[in-house]
Amino acid sequence: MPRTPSKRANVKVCVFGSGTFGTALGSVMARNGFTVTILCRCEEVASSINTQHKNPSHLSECKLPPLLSATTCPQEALKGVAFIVHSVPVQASEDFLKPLKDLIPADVPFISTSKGIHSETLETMAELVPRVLQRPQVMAFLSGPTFAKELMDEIPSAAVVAAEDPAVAESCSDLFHCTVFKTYTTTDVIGVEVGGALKNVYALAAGTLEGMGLGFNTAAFLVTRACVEMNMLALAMGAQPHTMVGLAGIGDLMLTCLGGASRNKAVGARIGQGESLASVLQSRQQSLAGVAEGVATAPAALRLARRHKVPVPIIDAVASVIDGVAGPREALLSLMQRPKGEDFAAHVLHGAEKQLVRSVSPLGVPPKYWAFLAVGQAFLITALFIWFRRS
Ligand SMILES: NC(=O)C1=CN([C@@H]2O[C@H](COP(=O)(O)OP(=O)(O)OC[C@H]3O[C@@H](n4cnc5c(N)ncnc54)[C@H](O)[C@@H]3O)[C@@H](O)[C@H]2O)C=CC1
Ligand SMILES: O=C(CO)COP(=O)(O)O
Repeated sequence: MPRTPSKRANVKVCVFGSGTFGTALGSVMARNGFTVTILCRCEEVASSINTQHKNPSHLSECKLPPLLSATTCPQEALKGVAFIVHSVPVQASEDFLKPLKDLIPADVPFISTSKGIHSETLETMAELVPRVLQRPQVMAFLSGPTFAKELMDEIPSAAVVAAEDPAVAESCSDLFHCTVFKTYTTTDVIGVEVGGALKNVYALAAGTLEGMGLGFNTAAFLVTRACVEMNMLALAMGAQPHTMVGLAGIGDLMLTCLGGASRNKAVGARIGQGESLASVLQSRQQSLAGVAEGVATAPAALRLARRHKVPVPIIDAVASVIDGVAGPREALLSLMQRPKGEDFAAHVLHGAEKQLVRSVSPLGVPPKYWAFLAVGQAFLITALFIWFRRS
């Protein structure tokens, strides 16, 4: 049930992470009328948000809404909280959450917005959070094509909120949904998480190709094949067949590989120009340029794909560049030298469509034929009934 604006102000949301995405999502929710507190690590950032309505470290040019405040005190941030929005990089989430373990209520929806796979445990956030908290946690996952700065600037955007319980997805979606940000819901937690994590790996590849000076043909080639590869791995991991053709799959893949503001693509571009990964990461850390989740996710995704026996040549190529096993040119050559084959993209999508139909009809009959099916069944039952009465 949608809340009225005055009731919304009584709903307190705590945002974990005062980085780019935490600041943007906090602003979206505060503009929507919710009372939002960002839990910061740095006193100076919290003080600036509270007094100047600006985050000096991230999106510093943007004025923040009045209902958005900040604190460095976890007890204060989590007191009376109705929702938690987590915008801390996946690799840093365990260290971030451990000290908060006893302050996070198990029944308060924890909305993860982090996109990646843990480099050692190969966990997504749906697995990492309950492990770190040492108990089950009500969770939801926000993902889709949403550059933080564009959300901040109220550029019309859309995303998906996934939760196992549709009612949780709906109530979490309500925090963000407004005339400039459309949120859709789904129960496909795995699909939404895997899509968000893998697109970062492909964005690294897209940036690398751009940095090498290659053209739009190559970019379109990459995105199309990435789409097939991502779909196969997601399906093997248990995703629903239609998720990868939605906002959290193709949508985010297109934005991050083709759009100009991706951090992952920016890292890839510098590698493509010949800079070493270590030097790129060091300079980005110094300038607070933000995390590129694809760097840690690529080798983890490769291990997951091997576990599920899914061939992932693009992820393999990216991981080999990250691990220093190959240079960008060698990695590209290895992809181009793969044996030519059938364009199986169509088969994958066709397979997905069949599964989708099966998932809504146990007889495998598309919905448009359900009326014929019903009439046929009625006819059969009547005929059986007459035959039974006569014999
Ligand atoms: N920026 C964007 O446009 C989008 C980001 N995301 C996802 O949101 C998550 C957070 O991303 P951003 O806010 O952009 O990152 P960021 O680098 O701008 O901010 C990270 C935040 O995490 C906090 N943090 C806590 N412990 C940390 C540690 N050990 N190392 C690094 N940071 C630590 C930082 O203080 C900071 O507040 C990532 O998983 C990213 O993929 C998702 C969609 C869009
Ligand atoms: O996830 C994002 C947009 O949906 C942001 O991508 P980057 O982390 O590559 O900037």
